Amino acid sequence: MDHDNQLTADVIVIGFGKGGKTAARVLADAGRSVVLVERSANMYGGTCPNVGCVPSKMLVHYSGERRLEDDAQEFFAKSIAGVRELTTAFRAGNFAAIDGRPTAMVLTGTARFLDEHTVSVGEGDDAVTVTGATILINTGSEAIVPAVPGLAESTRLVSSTELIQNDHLPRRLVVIGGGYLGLEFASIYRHFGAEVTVLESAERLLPREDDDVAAAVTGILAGDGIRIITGATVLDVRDEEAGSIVRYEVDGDSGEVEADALLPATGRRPVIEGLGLEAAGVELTERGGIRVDEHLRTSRPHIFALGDVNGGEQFTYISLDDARIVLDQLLGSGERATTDRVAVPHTLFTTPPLATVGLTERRARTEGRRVRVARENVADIVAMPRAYAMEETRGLMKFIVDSDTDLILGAALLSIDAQELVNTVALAMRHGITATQLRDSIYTHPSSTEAFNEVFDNIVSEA
Ligand SMILES: Cc1cc2nc3c(=O)[nH]c(=O)nc-3n(C[C@H](O)[C@H](O)[C@H](O)COP(=O)(O)OP(=O)(O)OC[C@H]3O[C@@H](n4cnc5c(N)ncnc54)[C@H](O)[C@@H]3O)c2cc1C
Ligand SMILES: NC(=O)c1ccc[n+]([C@@H]2O[C@H](COP(=O)([O-])OP(=O)(O)OC[C@H]3O[C@@H](n4cnc5c(N)ncnc54)[C@H](O)[C@@H]3O)[C@@H](O)[C@H]2O)c1
Repeated sequence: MDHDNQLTADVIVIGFGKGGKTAARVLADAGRSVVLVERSANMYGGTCPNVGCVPSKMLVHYSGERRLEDDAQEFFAKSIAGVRELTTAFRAGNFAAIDGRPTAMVLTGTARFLDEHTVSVGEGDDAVTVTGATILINTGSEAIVPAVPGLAESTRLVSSTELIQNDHLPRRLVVIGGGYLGLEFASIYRHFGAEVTVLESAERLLPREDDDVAAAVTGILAGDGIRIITGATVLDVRDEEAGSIVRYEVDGDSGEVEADALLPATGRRPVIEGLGLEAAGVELTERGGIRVDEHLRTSRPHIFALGDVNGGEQFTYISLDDARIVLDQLLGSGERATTDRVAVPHTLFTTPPLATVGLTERRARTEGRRVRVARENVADIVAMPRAYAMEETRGLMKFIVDSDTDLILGAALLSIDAQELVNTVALAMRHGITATQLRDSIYTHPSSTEAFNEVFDNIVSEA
């Protein structure tokens, strides 16, 4: 690395996301010189530890601890302080994990391509130019604010980041969109004591899940006091002194709901603006992500795109797996590919969480498979006293099994500990462990996994 404002490196990483930082660390340990560029000192480590998974899941935890006698505002402010403390520590740890390595450095500033090997960081006299043989783009995604008249101008519009950094609990939260982010935030803020309304445009929540699973989640959220309005078209937002009035329509009937905070949760789009991708000749897909092949190489083979920015599934562990693929290209045999991915699990962190993997029953039947469906309500699973011991007996477990091969095709686990259970199911699916083998395994007691000893025998349909 040369001059203060002109650097060269083997690898430039743009964005401090999961994939980029993982790759940066391993490449530095392999002796490569690495410059990692991050635009904000508040984002060392990326979205997940600063404003995404970690703070939101810590709030799931805190909100579940609240007792009725706790003062809602005070309890919330203490929880936000706890989140701040953890994210500050994680941020420092993330910075040190890169900048503390002899051949790596973190450069703070916004990166922009000047050409296919050169990136400029920052503006004016302080701008630094970095030239690299290999470049990894890992700039993440940002929330979409839907084009609803009055929404973008509303003073009560909040991003998920602003919401979790503000230590004032909104009295009335309106969430537009009932997907991952919307339902998690609805559940968290309801448990903290806010009045929460979810306006979802689809005819029901979680349209991709089976009807019974979606109905169970909806029942739990509604039972917790969240107002869920599906099939809703949000018409406009009008700020008034006492609150923002959100007007919506369902089947031609209009309604209004008042908000102190308004959270759009209608999806996130790749962050590519201002990156100067044209200067590098990096192409986009029709949907606005960076176009990559199965090895995550862009239209410029020495430039890779990892994580949310490549338009794939937006989960931290996908960004991490992207890093494995890129590292395999740069240091390994080059065989690993996105097409290898099998049985990727997902967890929606409501209380209790919904974890899913593989096919739904509907999808399996649409594909013409002969399936055996096993399902049981958590409250009825005798083999799982942990649910009673932890006082969380809501939910159900459902498995879709291939009738011919006994292989597990999919699962939906709406249960305490589901975020852990699903990983065992996914592992079984990846390695051809049958439903019978999973049923007949020895599990610790009392644990949630013990439910597998029982649920597979609770067959509700077979054909
Ligand atoms: C509230 C919330 C909760 C979530 N919960 C979960 C969860 O529980 N589990 C899960 O798996 N996923 C969760 N996600 C999704 C997950 O956070 C993302 O999929 C993941 O963080 C994406 O990581 P990434 O590697 O793509 O980049 P990111 O972690 O988003 O990092 C990108 C970085 O690039 C920086 N950057 C952008 N442009 C530039 C530029 N031009 N120059 C320099 N730096 C730049 C940004 O500041 C940012 O730090 C959640 C997301 C949100 C918003
Ligand atoms: N636990 C997790 O892993 C986790 C948590 C939060 C976010 N995330 C990631 O972040 C991504 C973004 O989350 P998200 O919830 O914003 O997106 P999402 O795609 O998960 O859900 C968006 C929801 O908004 C609805 N919608 C779209 N436009 C609408 C409109 N105009 N009015 C009302 N409803 C509308 C959609 O039907 C959908 O249900 C997720 O897809 C996920 O990949 C993951």
